Amino acid sequence: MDYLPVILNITGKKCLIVGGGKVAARKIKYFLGRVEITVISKDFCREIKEMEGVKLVRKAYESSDLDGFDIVIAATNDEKTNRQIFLDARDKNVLVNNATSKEDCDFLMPAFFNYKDFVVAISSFGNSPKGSKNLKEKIKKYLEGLDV
Ligand SMILES: C[C@@]1(CC(=O)O)c2cc3[nH]c(cc4nc(cc5[nH]c(cc(n2)[C@H]1CCC(=O)O)[C@@](C)(CC(=O)O)[C@@H]5CCC(=O)O)C(CC(=O)O)=C4CCC(=O)O)c(CCC(=O)O)c3CC(=O)O
Ligand SMILES: NC(=O)C1=CN([C@@H]2O[C@H](COP(=O)(O)OP(=O)(O)OC[C@H]3O[C@@H](n4cnc5c(N)ncnc54)[C@H](O)[C@@H]3O)[C@@H](O)[C@H]2O)C=CC1
Repeated sequence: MDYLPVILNITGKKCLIVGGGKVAARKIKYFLGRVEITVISKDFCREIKEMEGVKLVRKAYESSDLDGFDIVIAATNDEKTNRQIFLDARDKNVLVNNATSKEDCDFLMPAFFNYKDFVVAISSFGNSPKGSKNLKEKIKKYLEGLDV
């Protein structure tokens, strides 16, 4: 894998999330209120059911579900389904992130937070997501302690 850190312009993009559990919920929140979001899943956790402005479609994933989308996040707990979503996305030129395989991603989600007019984003290039989260917390604390 070879990655370059960039900032993605999501304005006007149509975003599909497949999966309805807690990982899907976290990823949905990154897009919420900013772009059009559809979530396809066999079921949805309460947090997702309570979200406003998200279109929920209760079904098992199939390839044609990707038609018309620009970005897809594969966040089911079934690695085979997530792999299929990755392959379909490559086929249809849809940008893809697979939450269960760092190899199957056009882009990775960093651990990030906003600080003043900046965003601070940490990535391990997929090697240690938990490490990214921990480092984010440390940097956040450090910045909170700065008197600027
Ligand atoms: C490649 C990537 C793709 C992507 O998802 O974008 C990916 C992949 C995988 N994550 C896995 C596990 C966990 N991920 C987290 C947490 C986060 N994961 C995030 C990003 C990324 N995760 C991308 C690379 C980021 C980088 O470069 O560092 C964060 C930073 C951002 C976000 O997603 O929100 C978010 C912190 C949010 C915050 O800021 O708080 C936790 C901890 C937790 O949930 O608390 C665990 C449990 C780990 C444990 O317990 O040890 C597994 C194994 C799954 C399995 O075993 O089935 C895979 C699959 C694989 O490694 O191939
Ligand atoms: N990348 C990341 O940040 C992280 C990834 N993970 C991994 O992400 C996966 C998902 O985690 P959770 O949300 O906790 O799982 P979960 O079990 O809570 O939810 C999985 C969801 O996928 C849906 N689903 C399963 N097969 C489907 C199909 N064929 N079509 C449509 N929907 C389908 C289920 O109905 C359910 O809503 C796990 O495999 C976990 O290991 C876990 C932690 C962090």
